Amino acid sequence: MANVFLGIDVGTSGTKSLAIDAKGKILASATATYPISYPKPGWSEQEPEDWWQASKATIRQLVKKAKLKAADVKGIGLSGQMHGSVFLDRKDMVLRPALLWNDQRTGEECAEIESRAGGRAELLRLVANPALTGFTAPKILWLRNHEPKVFDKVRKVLLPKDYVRFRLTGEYATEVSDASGTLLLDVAGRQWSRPLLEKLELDPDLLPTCYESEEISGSLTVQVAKEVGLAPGTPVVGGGGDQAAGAVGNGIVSRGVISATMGTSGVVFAHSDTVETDPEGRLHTFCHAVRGKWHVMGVILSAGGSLQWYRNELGDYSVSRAKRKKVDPYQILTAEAAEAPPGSEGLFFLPYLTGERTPHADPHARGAWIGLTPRHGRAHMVRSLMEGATYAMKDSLELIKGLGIPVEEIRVSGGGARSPFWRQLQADIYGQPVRTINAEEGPAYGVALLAAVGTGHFKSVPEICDRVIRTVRKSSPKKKAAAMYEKCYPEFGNLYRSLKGDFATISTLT
Ligand SMILES: Nc1ncnc2c1ncn2[C@@H]1O[C@H](COP(=O)(O)OP(=O)(O)O)[C@@H](O)[C@H]1O
Ligand SMILES: O=C(CO)[C@@H](O)[C@H](O)COP(=O)(O)O
Repeated sequence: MANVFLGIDVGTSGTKSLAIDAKGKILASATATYPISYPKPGWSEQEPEDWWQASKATIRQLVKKAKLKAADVKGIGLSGQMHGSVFLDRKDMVLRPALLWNDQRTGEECAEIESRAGGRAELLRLVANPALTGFTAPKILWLRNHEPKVFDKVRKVLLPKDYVRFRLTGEYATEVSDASGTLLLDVAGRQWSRPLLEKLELDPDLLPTCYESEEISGSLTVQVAKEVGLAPGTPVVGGGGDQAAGAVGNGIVSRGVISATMGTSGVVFAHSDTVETDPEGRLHTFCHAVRGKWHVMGVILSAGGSLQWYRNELGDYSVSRAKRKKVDPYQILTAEAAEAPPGSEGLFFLPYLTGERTPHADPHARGAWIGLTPRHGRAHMVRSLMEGATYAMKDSLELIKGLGIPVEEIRVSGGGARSPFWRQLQADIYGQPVRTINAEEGPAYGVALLAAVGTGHFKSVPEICDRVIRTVRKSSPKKKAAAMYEKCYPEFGNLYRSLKGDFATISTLT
């Protein structure tokens, strides 16, 4: 009988699931997409039911594509977009659409949390992180402040992947890496922070049981097993928030190996053996999905998302060219970008289309091109946009180095790493070689590996990563381009500082 492990990643644009064998080989993968709604400026919501339907659909597809026998599947791991809030009533019904990680409505609640906690320093001491609009605790307070009748009915608050777990297993459970992003976890102690819950007057029973990422958190119910074609009782391990899970999938499980993921958001992620905090709270300090380990990360809200916006809103010409040539529009866009020189002849782009987390924690920040002249054309605009997104990633890399964490190897992943041009750009801007790895599936792959460990098929997460993950391609900085970027990078930071006040004013004008 074969040993197969499933990984399910409940992402923002869709759910990606895969099946691997005990050697880490991908047997099949499947995706199902769903919409996101923006009911008001700064709001961002999804329907938990969509995640559930997509998860079931992808499991069924895996069973079909890989011709899985129910008994072959030894474990399931769950990953997902972090920080989202699913509010359940006493009958386990979803009370309203979930508020997502990129929702910016909770500015006042962040201030309330800081004040109730006894100040920013005390909050950092309790939960290792400052209050940021995307995190879960401010969302719970927002519901209490703005929709009190709904809040009164809430009996459980679950994160996106943990809602899917609840539907799979009937258990209210989470794990330490995703729980870290709620702002309610004592990150150092790897348990819910009773003192903070008290200060916020939140009932601890609202929260699910918190496991280590590799621990078994429940098993498939008879009814669900029948619906998806798996065996009842199949274990479901804790899994991980998509960043920690993706880090496992990239083999970021020891000090010195860093990942830079250019997806819709951009994330720079470093493993740490101890709890390391940025005194100014610009980096997140969360539990890793590796037992007894932590991580720090910087999150750029619209990294690849900026290029996606360009493609959708300004890229008609390039999209039509792509159609004629029957290629991916991103290939045409990156080829256009390559026609402009490094530094885009003095044109800069600030990629803050949806505000920014690291390093500015500024929900009012906006996107901008600065430095336009008649010399600049389409190529400069798209190149400067990609440069801006990459400078923003470098901000996080510099903060990580500033904590004394060595950056010996950078592994790039996410949609942006599919492009050789963007990989080279990253190497030139970071001033260090970047590498890709053999497994491109990130979070879903990471949690399938966690399932293999949690069900006893491997001793530890580092052991399985060591067995199955290899670096495959390397891009090294080109001297001339890297020198140009070294000159441009400080100006990127100056531009935000000059415009910060104006962004705040602009946000009152819409
Ligand atoms: N071939 C490509 N070349 C350059 N950038 C790409 C390419 N494909 C995708 N991208 C970038 O990656 C982003 C999507 O990243 P991905 O990791 O696939 O999605 P998500 O983060 O939403 O799960 C796109 O918005 C785009 O910026
Ligand atoms: O907020 C964070 C991490 O802190 C984001 O990384 C979300 O978790 C993004 O989800 P996807 O865009 O990868 O679906």
